[in-house]
Amino acid sequence: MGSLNPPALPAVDFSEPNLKPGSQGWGSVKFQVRKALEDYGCFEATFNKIPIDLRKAIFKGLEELFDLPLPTKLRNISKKPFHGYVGQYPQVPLFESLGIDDANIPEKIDSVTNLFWPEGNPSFSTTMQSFAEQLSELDQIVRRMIVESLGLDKYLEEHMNSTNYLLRAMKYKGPKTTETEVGLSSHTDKNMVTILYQNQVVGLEVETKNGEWITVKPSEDSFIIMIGDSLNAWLNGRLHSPYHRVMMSGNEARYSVGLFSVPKAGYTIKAPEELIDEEHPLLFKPFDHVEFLSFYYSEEGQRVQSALKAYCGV
Ligand SMILES: O=C(O)CCC(=O)C(=O)O
Ligand SMILES: [Fe+2]
Repeated sequence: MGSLNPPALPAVDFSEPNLKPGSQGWGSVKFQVRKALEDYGCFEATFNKIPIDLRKAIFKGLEELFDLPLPTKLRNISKKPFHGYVGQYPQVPLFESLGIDDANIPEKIDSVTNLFWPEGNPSFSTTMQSFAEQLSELDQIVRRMIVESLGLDKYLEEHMNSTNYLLRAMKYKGPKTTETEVGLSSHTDKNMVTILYQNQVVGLEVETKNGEWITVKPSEDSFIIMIGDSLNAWLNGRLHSPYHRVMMSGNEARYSVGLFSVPKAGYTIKAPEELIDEEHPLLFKPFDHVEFLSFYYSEEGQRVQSALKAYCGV
């Protein structure tokens, strides 16, 4: 028998103006973050720092970006899989995506903008810069709360310095049929933490530990925060990294944009000894994220159920 209420993600409110480490509000939000990430690996964060004008500019920018001719979009090439232009895949024909590496560095956003619009597009560039800046603040708040709540304060600096930011824009065309179609296949993220923001078209689904799919319906003010495999491994499995997918129906396009904190090349992801004991034996051998990604995109990596377990599971 199904439950009466459709399952929903936990919601955590980050809009308190004085949300500072050590304050009472901080302690209570930290507790909710930890609980949500243990149980679901994901939650909806309310964070009212994105003014309406910025919100509108983001979606206008995403439309302009994906409306560019394909050869222009293909100028965005990255050495790392899934960081440049991705699209025109027969398995996921509705999906297209464009990434900007090191999105916390304004010049990087400028240089990718200039690739697409050689005559410049300052409105696009400044919109994406301020969006990345606001969201990287949220990423750092959440990661600090996680580190503190697991008693790993002595690793805080190392952990915060272990990542870069990838900003990635996604478009999913409406399938324009009565059927629901796969926009993006089920997967776990491979990075540390993902923050997603989307227009009003629903489509993201997150799987619970019981195998139920939650349809995510964020408000205009909310972001979806999700744990990736790298953080799951670093924390020796203490937090869950959920499977999720995008399912599309109807005519309207879904636009989303994600800020992904991604381990730097050369940084070894190795669980702190404080998280390993008899009750919690080591789950994953130390690994490098770039090498893990190469495995994930190999034939074997695509075939196995969990690339993380197959790659470095103990
Ligand atoms: O579009 C979305 O909301 C989800 C995208 C996603 O799962 C991903 O890029 O890894
Ligand atoms: Fe994802």
